[in-house]
Amino acid sequence: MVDYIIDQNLAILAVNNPPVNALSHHVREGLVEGIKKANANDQVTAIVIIGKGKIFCSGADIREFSNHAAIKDPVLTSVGHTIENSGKPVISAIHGNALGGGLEVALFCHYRIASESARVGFPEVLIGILPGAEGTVRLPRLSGLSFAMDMIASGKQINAKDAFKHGILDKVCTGNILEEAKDFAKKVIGQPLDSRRLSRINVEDASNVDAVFEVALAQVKKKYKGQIAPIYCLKSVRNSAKMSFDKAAAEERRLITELMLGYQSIALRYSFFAERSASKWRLPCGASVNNTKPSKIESTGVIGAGTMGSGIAVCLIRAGIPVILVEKDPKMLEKGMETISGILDGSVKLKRMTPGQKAKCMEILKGATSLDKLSNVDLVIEAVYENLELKRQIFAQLDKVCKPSTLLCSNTSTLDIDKIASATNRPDKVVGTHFFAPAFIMRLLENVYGSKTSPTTVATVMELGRRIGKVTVLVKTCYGFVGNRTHQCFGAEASFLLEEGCLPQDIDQVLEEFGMAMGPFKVSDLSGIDVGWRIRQEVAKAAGFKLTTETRYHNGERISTVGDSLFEMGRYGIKTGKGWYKYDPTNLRKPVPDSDVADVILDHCAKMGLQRCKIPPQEIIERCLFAAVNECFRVLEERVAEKPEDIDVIWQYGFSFPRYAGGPMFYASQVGLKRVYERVCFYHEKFPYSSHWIPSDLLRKLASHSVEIPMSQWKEFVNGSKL
Ligand SMILES: CC(C)(COP(=O)(O)OP(=O)(O)OC[C@H]1O[C@@H](n2cnc3c(N)ncnc32)[C@H](O)[C@@H]1OP(=O)(O)O)[C@@H](O)C(=O)NCCC(=O)NCCSC(=O)/C=C/CCCCCCCCCCCCC(=O)O
Repeated sequence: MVDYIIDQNLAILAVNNPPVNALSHHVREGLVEGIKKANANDQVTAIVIIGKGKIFCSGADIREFSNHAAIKDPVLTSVGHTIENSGKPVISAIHGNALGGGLEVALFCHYRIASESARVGFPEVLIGILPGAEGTVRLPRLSGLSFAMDMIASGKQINAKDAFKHGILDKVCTGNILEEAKDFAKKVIGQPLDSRRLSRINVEDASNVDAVFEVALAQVKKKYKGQIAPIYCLKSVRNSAKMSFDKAAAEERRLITELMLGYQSIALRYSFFAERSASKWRLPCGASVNNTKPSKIESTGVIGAGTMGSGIAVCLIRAGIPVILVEKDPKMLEKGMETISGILDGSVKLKRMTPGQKAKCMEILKGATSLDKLSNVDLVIEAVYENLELKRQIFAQLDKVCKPSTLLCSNTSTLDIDKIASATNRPDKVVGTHFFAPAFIMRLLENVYGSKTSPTTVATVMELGRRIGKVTVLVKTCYGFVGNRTHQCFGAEASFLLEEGCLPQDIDQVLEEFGMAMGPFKVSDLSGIDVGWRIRQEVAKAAGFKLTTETRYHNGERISTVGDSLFEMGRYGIKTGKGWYKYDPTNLRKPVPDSDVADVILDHCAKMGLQRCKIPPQEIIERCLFAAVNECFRVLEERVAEKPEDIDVIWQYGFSFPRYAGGPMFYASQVGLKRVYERVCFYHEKFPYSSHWIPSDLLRKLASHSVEIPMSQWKEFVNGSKL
């Protein structure tokens, strides 16, 4: 896994562990053997470490961490000591990325050069650990404390130019990296190495360490609320300035070991692989990412220039995909085009895009007021409001207007794709592409296949998701799909808690302390109480009943209408300055609890004859999360989601479930399925009028085992296959 090549007087050690040159056991062995062999060869005067393939090195092999006690020798630090102690200069030649342990390998070398396009970073914090092969002790010796703290605690990658500026690199190369490394090596042969060994030099700004630490700590606590690893990163860098090199390195090892065994790191490592597994889609017919080719998409149409349509158009044009935006009303169309331009202006302001790039995006955006203009596009995304009849009419018309190969996608957030597809003569080319609002910010794309959607159509929208930079998950059609169907149980319990004793701020606070970025009532104020009201009205209309603020049950199902009372008062959320909270017009980002809302809730309870009592935080968490978890198991049981990881990715990217808690399925696995099942049964008995508490059959089966069944095996229990 490390090729050893002699080139004139140089030994080239080329790491060859596709796809990303992770530092697996054989790579570590290969590096040690290579250095020893080169040192034993009198003809060799210098050593170059380089990566084969697209990158230098992605760092330690994360898969090995699940059993860290079994990590075989040589461990990364002893590989590094062999490199640093080499009597012949060792130069790392970086292209692509040098990440985590990969960058640490470079810091053990005496010199570091990199291609102009290379990026370096310590992303360990993103998997809940720290750079534990002396990265926290070595980097500050090159870059200074403040920069090292920021880089390590944020996990951000920097480009070669910045890395050079901060002393991490000795040279940025414009030519072939191997050739440049050979030239560089020849120049440093014979020069003293001690000053190049980072373990022998001091941290320059050590006397300032406490002040730097306090500033960084305050920032980290605010930015990464609830996360342990960023704080440990800072502490470890602080040690580098307060202790001898060896003592700081030993302390670093103690800290990484503690982090690695901790719940947050286990969840974050799970999340890393869950996210990657989501793109590996598979249909029940056997078609999969491995055996199905996507069709080419070179032009698209988006129907509806409202918030969703404009956001979706931004996603497409930003990726260089031409869009025709269709809106019947010319004024609305103009407004939509302005919204899009405004969103891109925001990106320019934030330096995420240059004015030239914005202009290019706008060039490939055209407006139209008739569907006829979509006759020639490869794919259409419909984003009109949530009404089945309207969507069926549009799809029937698109079927007539568009060329036969055009894929017809709906951005519906709840409706059955089969019912939309049956309005066309091409149900195989109809698919759901459910974007989350705001579409140009939220990274999730939930693609939804119907009973007749073809594998090629699925492959095409999965590839489209990748192209526009989304985390894309494939699910089967049903009401609300995976995201909204399971999240609805979470939201319903939050509303019931209002009727039983809580105020919005109590629930938000508990769930935010659990790790959600925002509690459900703050989210509701942001997305609009009127939006939720409209959806509930549509659902009631479709079910054939009239929903009013007096409604408590329908078909034996409990309903909470507190939010509808706020709607009737014109409290739509942030947009009206009042919702579940009130907002000072000069600071719309700060929700303030409102005694008027408390009065509305108390009145509602009095009118309905509901008794209120104090509800402990643990019950708030259980009610909201376990109701959702139970529904998630049903979704798995019905094969709406193919695997638990897909559900967790949807919750992380769609509903800001804390990555360091994994997702509802991972969370349930950590709580223990027996316990989850017991609590679901308990709440089912207590709340017989909420069908989301009827225990899932799959959950029951899995909980009945005397030993916990690992998540990877849950699927085997679907359809009674194991019991
Ligand atoms: C940017 C990437 C590298 C590439 O991105 P992309 O091109 O989009 O490709 P991906 O789809 O992401 O990845 C392709 C496949 O590769 C898999 N992959 C990627 N990186 C790794 C990895 N580091 N390990 C294992 N597998 C990896 C990925 O899953 C894909 O596979 P598949 O298709 O899903 O099958 C991007 O991938 C990326 O960002 N990767 C992560 C980079 C990262 O996080 N690096 C840091 C890793 S942690 C580290 O380096 C730590 C170093 C310190 C080691 C200390 C050891 C501690 C041991 C125990 C502690 C106690 C004892 C101490 C003993 C001692 O002294 O050591």
